[in-house]
Amino acid sequence: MTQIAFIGGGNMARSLIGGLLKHGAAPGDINVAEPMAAAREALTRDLGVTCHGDNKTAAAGAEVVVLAVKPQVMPAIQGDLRDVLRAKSPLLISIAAGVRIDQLERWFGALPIVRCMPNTPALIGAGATGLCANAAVSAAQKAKAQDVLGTAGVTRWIDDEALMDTVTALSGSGPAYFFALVEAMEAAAVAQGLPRDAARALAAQTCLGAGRMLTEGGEDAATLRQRVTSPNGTTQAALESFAADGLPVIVAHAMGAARKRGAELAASLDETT
Ligand SMILES: NC(=O)C1=CN([C@@H]2O[C@H](COP(=O)(O)OP(=O)(O)OC[C@H]3O[C@@H](n4cnc5c(N)ncnc54)[C@H](OP(=O)(O)O)[C@@H]3O)[C@@H](O)[C@H]2O)C=CC1
Ligand SMILES: O=C(O)[C@@H]1CCC=N1
Repeated sequence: MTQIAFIGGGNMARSLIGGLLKHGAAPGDINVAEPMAAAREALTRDLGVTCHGDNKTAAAGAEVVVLAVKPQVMPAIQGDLRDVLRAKSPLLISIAAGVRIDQLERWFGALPIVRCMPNTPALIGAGATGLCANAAVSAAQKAKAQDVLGTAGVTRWIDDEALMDTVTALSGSGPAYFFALVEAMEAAAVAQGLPRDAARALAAQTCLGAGRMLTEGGEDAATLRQRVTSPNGTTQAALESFAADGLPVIVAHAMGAARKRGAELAASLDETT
């Protein structure tokens, strides 16, 4: 089995490792570098993976190295990893928002690199990941990256790297948009007098049901929306209110802000490295 190293053992690493283990990866094939002793102990206890306090030891011998640290931490780990990466030339997979392939090449060397953007539903195998490869990635390595991220859910290859910030704005940050909408729906129902626990249960199940119809039914969002909307009924009243308040514009602005932030994160790293 492929030896995989994760640099950074936080939320996303945990989600991705969980997916790999569920799909048959052996815990002994996964090494994780994590600076916090308590986090290392928790990862070993919960997932059975081997944890290390230093990045170099974790990455040594790995065929796939997943960079799962915050974008701002990325330049700081280059010194730890450069030599060990050069020696073995593994497939490097970055999940950091914003960070571009040319920056990764500058920090870590001319390696096969896949920049990808997963999301937190990876934790339950319902993730969505966009992936983008540099020219050094072979077909076999592409398949390997697909295997690693595919255990977390749906994957799509993106040819134009410039669109990865849009992927981040769509599916990377997207779970938070749905959580915010559910929060707002719950709050409105409670304001109308519904008990909190009933509001929470009905809102969450509505989100799940709508999501399953979108992913399992083969019909697009517009068709499904129309089917809920009886002429001159309650849904029409709500959707007209959304339109009057500019929902599509609000969403387009929010996704524009997320995309812009991804580019800013990368540009700020250019200034400091
Ligand atoms: N959260 C999300 O929804 C998504 C996040 N991402 C991307 O995933 C990456 C990780 O995010 P997330 O898991 O949420 O963040 P976390 O903060 O949970 O994880 C990052 C981990 O890296 C560790 N770390 C810090 N410094 C170093 C270092 N020098 N060497 C090794 N490890 C280090 C941190 O340890 P400590 O806590 O001790 O500092 C932490 O455990 C980010 O780049 C983010 O852009 C991508 C898609 C979705
Ligand atoms: O908010 C962030 O920057 C990260 C990237 C996508 C989701 N979370």
